[in-house]
Amino acid sequence: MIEIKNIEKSFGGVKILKGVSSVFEAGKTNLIIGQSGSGKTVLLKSLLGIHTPEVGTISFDGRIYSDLSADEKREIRTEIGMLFQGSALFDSMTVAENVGFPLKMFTNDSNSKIQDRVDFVLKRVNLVGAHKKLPSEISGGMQKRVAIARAIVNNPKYLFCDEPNSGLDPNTAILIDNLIKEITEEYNITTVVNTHDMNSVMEIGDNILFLKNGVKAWQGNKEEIFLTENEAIVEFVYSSNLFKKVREAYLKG
Ligand SMILES: Nc1ncnc2c1ncn2[C@@H]1O[C@H](COP(=O)(O)OP(=O)(O)OP(=O)(O)O)[C@@H](O)[C@H]1O
Repeated sequence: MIEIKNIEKSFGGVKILKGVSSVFEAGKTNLIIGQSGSGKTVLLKSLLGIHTPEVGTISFDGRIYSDLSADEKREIRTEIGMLFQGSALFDSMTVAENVGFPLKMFTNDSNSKIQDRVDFVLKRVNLVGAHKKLPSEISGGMQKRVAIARAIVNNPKYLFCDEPNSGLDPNTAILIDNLIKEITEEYNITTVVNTHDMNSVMEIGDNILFLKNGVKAWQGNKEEIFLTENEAIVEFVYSSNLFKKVREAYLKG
């Protein structure tokens, strides 16, 4: 579980996050949504330790990040898996080398242990037989699976995903969303997903934090988002025609 309390973050005197508090639970797919510029990426980067909030605390299963020693902070970073926007695979490495990379870099595991773990995670993301391919030889959806395999290869407690569906067709996007949700539940990971995608909201939104101008404007799950009268969320939801129609149909029963 990750708990953020009253997070404030500014750049050049401009406050971007204005006292955001929330809880991201283990085994749940926690989404951060909001319009462009609302502060989603700044919040995700704060969770990753890339930005340091001026005010507020971030606790990883009770461990308040700003109170930890450098070694303890490093320990938390080893417990994080990151799925980058656009997959960010190394072009010159095979699928297996990409997936094994974090273990090679950050552990003393033997080659055969790394190989076993790579086999296991590639099987888990349904990519058996792709080990020797280069990223350029596989589809965008497969690349995303490789990136997911790499993000979970070190058995993370926390998984952060930045726009996991960007550049994918709607069918592939749903498969990737569901894979993230399944893995989150299976391994009891605290997953935080930054997304614009209203399909993701409907598909995997266990817990949705809606940011507006750096403030938490609403929080709830994918059923509650249809029922809420909260003006900010209704306005946001109604900016998507598809979602508007789904919401209206849902409310009519
Ligand atoms: N390093 C930085 N220095 C200065 N301003 C920044 C920095 N990072 C973000 N900002 C500003 O903070 C605001 C929120 O940016 P952020 O990237 O978090 O938005 P977002 O909700 O993720 O948007 P998008 O959906 O377009 O990615 C923007 O006005 C942005 O210009």
